[in-house]
Amino acid sequence: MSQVNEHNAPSTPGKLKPEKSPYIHHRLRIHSSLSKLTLWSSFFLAFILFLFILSPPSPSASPRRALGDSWGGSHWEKRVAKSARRSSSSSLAVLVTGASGFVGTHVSLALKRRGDGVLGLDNFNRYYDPNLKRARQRLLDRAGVFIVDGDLNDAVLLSKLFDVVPFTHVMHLAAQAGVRYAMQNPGSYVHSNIAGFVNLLEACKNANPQPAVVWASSSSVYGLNSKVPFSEKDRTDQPASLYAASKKAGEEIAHSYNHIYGLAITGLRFFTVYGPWGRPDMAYFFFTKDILKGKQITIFESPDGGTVARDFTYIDDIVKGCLGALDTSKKSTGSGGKKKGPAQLRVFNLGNTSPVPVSELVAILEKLLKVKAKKKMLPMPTNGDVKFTHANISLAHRDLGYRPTTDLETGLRKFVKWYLEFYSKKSSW
Ligand SMILES: O=C(O)[C@H]1O[C@H](OP(=O)(O)OP(=O)(O)OC[C@H]2O[C@@H](n3ccc(=O)[nH]c3=O)[C@H](O)[C@@H]2O)[C@H](O)[C@@H](O)[C@H]1O
Repeated sequence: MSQVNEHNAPSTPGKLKPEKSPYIHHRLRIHSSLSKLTLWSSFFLAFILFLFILSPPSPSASPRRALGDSWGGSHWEKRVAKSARRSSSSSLAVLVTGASGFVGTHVSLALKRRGDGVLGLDNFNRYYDPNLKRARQRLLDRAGVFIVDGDLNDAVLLSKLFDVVPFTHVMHLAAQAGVRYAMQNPGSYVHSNIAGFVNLLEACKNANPQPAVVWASSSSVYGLNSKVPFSEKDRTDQPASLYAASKKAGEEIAHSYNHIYGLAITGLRFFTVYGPWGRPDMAYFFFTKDILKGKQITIFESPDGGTVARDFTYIDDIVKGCLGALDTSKKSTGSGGKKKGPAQLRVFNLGNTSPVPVSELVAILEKLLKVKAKKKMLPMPTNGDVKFTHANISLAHRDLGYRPTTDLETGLRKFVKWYLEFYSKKSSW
């Protein structure tokens, strides 16, 4: 009986073909399978490439990273370390998340100006014009602040940053902002304001030394609270939007990281911040744009016909509040993920204490722009907006030395001046 070894074993019993060399036969089969595999792989790769080219950009994707931008390497580490280098041992070394954002840019510049080391982190997402973010990045670059292009949810990147720099503080300003947009893209609020925040706090609690954390909460946490002015002691369990709910969740998450790991954390409830280099999704910004274009603007009225008002707060006042919070932060008490004792946990209102009706905001813009607005009054939609905000700032005044000094007209004048320069043809940005 002929012996059947593993090379000439038939795939179907009884169909042995001993006349061909089994070795050659096997090689031919492998060769043909490989050719087929290569052909199908090429088709598959071409198909993926085709889909990639056709797919619309994700609102949260960075345009540069999509082209293969990466971090790491000795040159990159040197840039990171240089940017975060402080001028003296008493200065701070601060990681500013959301550094190419509106508040992030101003806070980074102010810290750098006084000699603190500053490293920025930003994912340059497309929620609003990325060109404005890149222009802010150039401004910071000239001041010696490097912004790492990366996402809060990238745990490996965050851990690397803490390896390269022993940050004393984290100023966490990266967030999915906007009250009304939350109905269009709820997932982005969960991604940035909840998952991203947890990921950042994980990196902070693992760091050795642990930094003190100051982060941006929001006036929107007061939600349907009707007691005015809003005090930190008032209820914040009735958010009117997912944005507000995500910021309130952040405050609770902060509590748990403080409690478990000894992280010193300060939340700042910002009240409708405005000013030069501002956010194009905010009303004062797009009203300016539309008034200049002769386009109609919509002014919301409360459903009962009353005015809708905001405690508009000028960016320079907010920056002073942020620096005050950083400077009065105590050290975190834990290290390497272990709590050693109770740590500081604070929440402050940063507002202007002077609510202004939206119709008055428009009147000031008309005066400054010297253009009459085409106005349409509409009842305020029930998609997250609240009727009124008004901050009680006595706690921030007492503990941070916070005292806002800019009234709406003065602040808007500075904004309009910047806007006209920035968007003029002569602008070098
Ligand atoms: O304090 C905050 O924590 C939040 O402030 C900001 O939210 P808001 O106070 O809602 O600012 P913003 O949209 O500029 O609307 C201003 C006013 O214009 C009214 N408004 C708006 C749009 C419109 O078309 N018409 C109109 O009347 C509107 O009804 C409102 O009365 C930030 O965007 C948010 O990210 C968060 O930081």
